[in-house]
Amino acid sequence: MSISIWRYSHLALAVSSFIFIFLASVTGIILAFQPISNNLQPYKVANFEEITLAEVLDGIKQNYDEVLDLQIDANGFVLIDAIDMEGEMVNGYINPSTGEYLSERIETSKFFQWVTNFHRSLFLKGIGRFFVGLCSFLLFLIAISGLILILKRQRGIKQFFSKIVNDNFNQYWHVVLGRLSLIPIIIITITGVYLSLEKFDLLPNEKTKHQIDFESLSEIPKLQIKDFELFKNTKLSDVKQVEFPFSNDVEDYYTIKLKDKEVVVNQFTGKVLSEINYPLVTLFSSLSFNLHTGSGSILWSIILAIACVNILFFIYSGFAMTLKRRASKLKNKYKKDACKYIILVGSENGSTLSFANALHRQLLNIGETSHITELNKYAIFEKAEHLIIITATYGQGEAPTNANKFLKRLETIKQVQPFTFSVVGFGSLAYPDFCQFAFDVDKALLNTNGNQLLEPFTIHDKSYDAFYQFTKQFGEKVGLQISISKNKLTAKPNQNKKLKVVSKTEVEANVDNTFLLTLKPKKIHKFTSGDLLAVYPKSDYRERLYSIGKVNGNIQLSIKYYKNGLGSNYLNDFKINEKFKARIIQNSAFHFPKKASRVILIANGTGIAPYLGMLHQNKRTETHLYFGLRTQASFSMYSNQINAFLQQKKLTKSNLVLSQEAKKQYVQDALSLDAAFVAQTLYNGGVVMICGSLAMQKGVLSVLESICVKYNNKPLSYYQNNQQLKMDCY
Ligand SMILES: Cc1cc2nc3c(=O)[nH]c(=O)nc-3n(C[C@H](O)[C@H](O)[C@H](O)COP(=O)(O)O)c2cc1C
Repeated sequence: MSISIWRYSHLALAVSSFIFIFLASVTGIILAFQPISNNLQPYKVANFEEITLAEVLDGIKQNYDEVLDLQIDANGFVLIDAIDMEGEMVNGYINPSTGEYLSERIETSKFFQWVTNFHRSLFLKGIGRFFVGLCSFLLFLIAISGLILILKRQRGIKQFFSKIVNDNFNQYWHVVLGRLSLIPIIIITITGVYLSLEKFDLLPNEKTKHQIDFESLSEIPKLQIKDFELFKNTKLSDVKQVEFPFSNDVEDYYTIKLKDKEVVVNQFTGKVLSEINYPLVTLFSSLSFNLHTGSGSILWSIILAIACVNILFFIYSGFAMTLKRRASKLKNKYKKDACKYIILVGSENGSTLSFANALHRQLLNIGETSHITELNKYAIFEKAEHLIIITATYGQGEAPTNANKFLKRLETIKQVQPFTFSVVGFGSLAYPDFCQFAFDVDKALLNTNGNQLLEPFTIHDKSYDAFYQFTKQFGEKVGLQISISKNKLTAKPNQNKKLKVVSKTEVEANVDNTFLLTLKPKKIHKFTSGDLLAVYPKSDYRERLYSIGKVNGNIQLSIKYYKNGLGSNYLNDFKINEKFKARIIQNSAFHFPKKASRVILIANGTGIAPYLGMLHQNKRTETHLYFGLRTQASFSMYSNQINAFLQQKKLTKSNLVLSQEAKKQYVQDALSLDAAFVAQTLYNGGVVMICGSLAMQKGVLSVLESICVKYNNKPLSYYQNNQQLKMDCY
């Protein structure tokens, strides 16, 4: 079944029952405190687990004139119903070791009684009980459909508990808490249903009936109670209740209710007269009661209370997510066949949709004809001149649900007139397949009669700034002035890592206006070389990303200074020991390979930053560096670190390639010269990493493509699919 069906089922179940579930959860939280407060009473003795029934009954016999009944509750408190030596009726707690009377029985407070009644039946008697039982069952189904959604999201049971990327508060905590409270919720619901079925007599009801041979009853040999074999061998902790004989008649006996069976014992000889194991229904009933109410266990009561709080959060976050998904509705002024611009959207949770909608509205505002629809509704658009595809990526580089049929439809539906296409990918660098679906869409469109207007444009983490850049580029191509308002599209960044400036080189000291900045995270944060540091120069939506090199636990950045550059000015202005907040973004697609026969690192300019960290961390992998700079003087800032890596054998060979001096080469020229070596590296399972400018990336990729085809008879994409090519270019 597809994810959308499970999601609709999950939602439909939640919508149909949420009021009852809300009420049951609120009352459930309150009721969880009842066993806790009971359990905290001082009526349990220290040796409760060791003391035997024989010792207890002997003590009682000596302290009370007549005993009717003895019960051990879920907290391990011993309750007695007896007449004391002064002839007074007593009904309360005793110390089982001494028989001493401690206190009267705790009566459930009126408040707890009221809440319990409401929780069980909403004060609606039978019908209320029925609804509560039904909702318990619906909550069970919600938990199961939620479990399936998590399994689908995590791609199987093995990754069930693997890390979840936090790119949306409600979604993140809905999944994280869902995983943690799944088992308690399933237990609460199953036991709730069981208890309801029991109340409606829908379970087989087998009464325990002892068969006693009264003819053969005998009063001899008469033994003291403390010498009864069964009583000596039974621990008090295994007993639930003891019913005492009514009279001294041999036909009256002790009935001992243990946890798993009921035993009848001759009051004179201690002989076992009958023994019946409880049916499973009875065992489940008491288990269900204890598990559902938390009776007898403070820990379990707390878990139940937390699970109920989580249910309230699931109701809130589930509806918040649904409302967000529905908020960005697709509204069209013009029919699909009347428009010059067609915006096709792929979005799971609605954020991509709000960006696409903003562009759509802007096109309409400036008097253009624009039609917006889901990628799955791809059709013939008779007057379309420009298709703009704006799509998120899900799963492992896959399509969002409303775009999963697009590639198939594209194969069969041909536009009737020439058109251009521009693809915008929304994604997150925290996933290895960054914006992969957008790339797949672009590739598929290249095989149609459409012309690519712009290269695929990727946007990390819903960046308004990046989207603005796209609309500007697009506007220039089609001759329109597009200006997207940032209202509603911008969320304040979550700048949660405090960093302290440890060292900084001077911009003026470097011929390329580049400086090295070393930052110390305030707390220990998990990050590694290749991850990204997002800084927010104006504390607003504007984000600047820098590749991190991890050196001695610090973050080392290499930054090119631009006179009007927002990010570089912001970072350059910091003084040593100054602190600021920024965000570390995991970029697992660009981590140094854990296992590789050989690694080739290719960089130009500041693209060296992550490699300085990777080489620092490198233990024994054979690594070759191709580093492109303008002049020998540009290298002075890095020479100490690189020479040290060579000496420590962390770097096998360094190829410095200068574009303005000596042979005037670019890195791709050096790679062409070492073509056989590069081909052999890929052939043997080695990894090639590229970091730096997009122009350099383009040149390098084209050289690598020819090398792979010429030497290895394989396209570069083969190695890319094999995770042997890692790139982080800007
Ligand atoms: C379960 C899940 C899987 C994701 N997988 C990827 C992925 O493989 N590649 C990627 O670039 N982004 C991935 N993302 C990030 C989303 O594409 C990104 O958050 C996007 O902005 C969501 O857009 P939407 O709100 O329109 O659905 C994933 C997000 C989630 C929640």
